[in-house]
Amino acid sequence: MNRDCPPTLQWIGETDGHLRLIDQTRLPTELVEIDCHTVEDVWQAIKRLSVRGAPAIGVAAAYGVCLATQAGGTIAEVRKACDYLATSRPTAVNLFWALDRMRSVVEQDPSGEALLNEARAIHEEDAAMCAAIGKHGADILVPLFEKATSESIGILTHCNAGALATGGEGTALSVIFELARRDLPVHVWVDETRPLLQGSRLTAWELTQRGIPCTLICDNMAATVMKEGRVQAVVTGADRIAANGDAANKIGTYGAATLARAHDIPFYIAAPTSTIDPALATGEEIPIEERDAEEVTNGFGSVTAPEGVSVYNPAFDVTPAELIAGWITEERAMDEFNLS
Ligand SMILES: CSC[C@H]1O[C@H](OP(=O)(O)O)[C@H](O)[C@@H]1O
Repeated sequence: MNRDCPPTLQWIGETDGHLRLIDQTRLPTELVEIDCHTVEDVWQAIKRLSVRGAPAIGVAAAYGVCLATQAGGTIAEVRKACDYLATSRPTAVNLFWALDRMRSVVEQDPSGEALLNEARAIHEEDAAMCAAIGKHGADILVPLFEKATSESIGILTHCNAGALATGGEGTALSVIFELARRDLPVHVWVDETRPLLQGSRLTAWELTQRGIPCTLICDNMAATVMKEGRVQAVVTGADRIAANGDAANKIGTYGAATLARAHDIPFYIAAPTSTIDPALATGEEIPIEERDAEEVTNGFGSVTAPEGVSVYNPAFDVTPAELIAGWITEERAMDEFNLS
């Protein structure tokens, strides 16, 4: 984000410190930071999406474990904090990956200092992964600019996979930011991403903060935008990638991938290796979070449906590997998914 924007999340102080994070439910109208002083505060912040995005959820949970060591927390209480934070949201594997790292530290050195060092390492590593993803992703998209027939290359994205979703500058948006740094004429088509509008509220905010050309569209406009030739690639984040490359991401991503295939547009997933879950053979096994009906009927205060209407609100969907042209991680970009 621009210079005067605070980091998505930051630990304030040392072992007696606390977690400070941007409350993403207040964006884009208000930039408000909240302080989490207890494990419960972090759990609530993850649950209500004050902090959200697979990597950011993992980093926040890691710092949340550090809060459990305060006030004389015993090893048992720290283990309990890990188990409790694991119940906040089910789909993003980064949450469980980060908590497993914290659990390993507890068994070796349950001191508050050791846990805070591990949480900080998780945070710093994620920032480095974001930067590497941006470079690998930009590298594979550069040919689009070399053969461009229009003045800019259109890239559609869904939900928010930017700095707000990570401990660094994002995954899908890190690719966009790197293209912009290389002075390549990129234009981003931003799916608003109902029902929680991470695209219109967060992605459009991040892009305009940086002065990157973008156009906000309703999710149901993506087909026409593609048909009109305005999109040359689709890049999204992911919340969990199974061993065969199937990727879970925000609800609507599977639709975007299907539309991309129908218009012969390459669809890419950008995610750190901490989002890969080798224990799951296919995307069929990825747990899909279902959220409250009110997010659909009264999202952000606007009543959008009659009282009592039945609602289905899956927060994620799974894009099968056969629809994915490439997977961009901090290690490399690959057009055939493999775990090695
Ligand atoms: C960089 S991962 C971002 C990923 O997380 C989002 O879900 P949510 O906003 O519910 O946390 C969405 O799936 C993004 O692609």
